[in-house]
Amino acid sequence: RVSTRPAVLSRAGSLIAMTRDPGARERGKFVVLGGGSFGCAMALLLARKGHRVDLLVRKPQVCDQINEQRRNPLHLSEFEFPALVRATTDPAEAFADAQYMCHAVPVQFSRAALTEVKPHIAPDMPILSLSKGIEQGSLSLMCDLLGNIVGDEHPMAFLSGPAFAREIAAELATAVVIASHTPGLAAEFGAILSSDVFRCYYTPDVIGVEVGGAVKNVIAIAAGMCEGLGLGTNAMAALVTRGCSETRRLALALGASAVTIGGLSGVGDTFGTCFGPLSRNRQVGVRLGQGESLREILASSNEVAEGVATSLSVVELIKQNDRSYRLDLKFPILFGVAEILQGKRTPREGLLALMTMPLRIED
Ligand SMILES: NC(=O)C1=CN([C@@H]2O[C@H](COP(=O)(O)OP(=O)(O)OC[C@H]3O[C@@H](n4cnc5c(N)ncnc54)[C@H](O)[C@@H]3O)[C@@H](O)[C@H]2O)C=CC1
Ligand SMILES: O=C(CO)COP(=O)(O)O
Repeated sequence: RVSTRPAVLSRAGSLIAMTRDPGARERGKFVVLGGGSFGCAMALLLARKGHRVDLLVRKPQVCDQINEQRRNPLHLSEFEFPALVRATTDPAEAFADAQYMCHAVPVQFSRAALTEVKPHIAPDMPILSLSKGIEQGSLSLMCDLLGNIVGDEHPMAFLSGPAFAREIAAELATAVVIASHTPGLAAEFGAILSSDVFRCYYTPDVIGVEVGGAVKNVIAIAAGMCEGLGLGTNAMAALVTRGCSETRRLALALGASAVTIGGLSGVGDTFGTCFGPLSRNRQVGVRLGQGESLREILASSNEVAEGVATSLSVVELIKQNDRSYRLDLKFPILFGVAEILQGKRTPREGLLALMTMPLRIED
C-alpha cells in the first residue's frame, strides 16, 4: 500500500479546502527546485505573475548562464527569464526569504535532492510538487516521498494535467489540476498560478492526481510504440482507451476517485502525451517501435522520460495492491510495456500479445 493517508476527503473537508482565503500570500518569493524544462517553465510563469523566483540548480555553469544571459542553455533556451528570476546553486541563499517552494526534480532523483535541501525548508513553507512518477524500490508516489522527508503533516500540494513546459513558456492556454489534503492550499496555489493563459482546478484526491500523472507516462510510451510500428488511428485510439481503463483500475485499488482519472490528470494528460508531438515518453516509444534499443535512446537525450523507471515501479505496485489471478490480463498494457523495456519481448510481440488475449467484457 503506498499511502496511509485518506485519498478522498469528505465533502465538508473539500469545502473547507476550497474556501481558505486564496491569494492571501500572493507576490511572495518562490524557490523552484530543479532547473529542467518544467522548473524553468514554472519560474517563467511565476515571474510573469510578479513573483520573485530563485531557481535552485545543480550545475554552476548553468547557474551563471541563467544569471548572465537570462536563458537556460540546456532547456527552453529560446525563452528569456524576466529580472525577477535568479538562479543559484546555494540552498541557503535560495530559501533565505522564500515563502513557497515548487519541486520540479525528476522523481527518481527527488529523494536525494529533497534530503539535501530539507534543513532549509521552514516547517510551514507550502510545497507544490510538479513531478510525475513512482520511485523505484520504495514504490512511492511524490506525496509519500515528500511526506517521508518533510513529514506527512507538512503543507503540500500536487499539480498535474496536460501541461507541456514548452507551451506554458510560450503562454499557450493550459489547464491543470492541483490536489492537496492541506485545507485551502490547492486553492491558494491555484490563485497564485492562474492567469488568462493558465487555469487551475482543485481536488482533494491526491492519489488520483498522482496516479494519473505517473501512469500516463507509461501509456505514452505504448502510444509511441504504436506509431513507431506504423499502426493506424484505430490501434492508437483503442490503446489509449484501454490504457485509461488500466489507470483507473489501479487508481481505484489505491483509494482514488474515478472522477479524477476521467479528469485533467488522467484522461486529459494521457490524451496530451499520447496524441500530441511534444511528449518525451511518447518519443521513447516511437524509437523503440522503430527498432532502436532503450540504451541507445536514453543515451541520446539530456531530458528525462519518467515513464521508463515508472513502468517498472507500476507493475510492482500493482502486484502489491491487487492479489487477483492473472494480473497481466487485468493490466496487459502496463505489464506489456514493462516487459518490452526489460527486453523480454519486442514491441511487435507485445502488440500480438494484446491482440490475442482472451476475449472479455469491456470494463
Ligand atoms: N517537461 C514537461 O513538459 C513536464 C514535466 N513534468 C515533470 O516535471 C519533472 C521534471 O521534469 P523536467 O523538468 O521536464 O526534466 P528535464 O528532463 O527537463 O530535466 C531534467 C532535470 O533533472 C535534473 N537532474 C538530473 N539528475 C539529477 C539529480 N541527480 N539530482 C537533481 N536533479 C537532477 C537535471 O539537472 C535537469 O534539471 C518530471 O517529473 C516530469 O515528469 C510535468 C509536466 C510537464
Ligand atoms: O507531463 C508532461 C505533459 O503533461 C510531459 O510529458 P513528457 O515527460 O512525456 O514530455
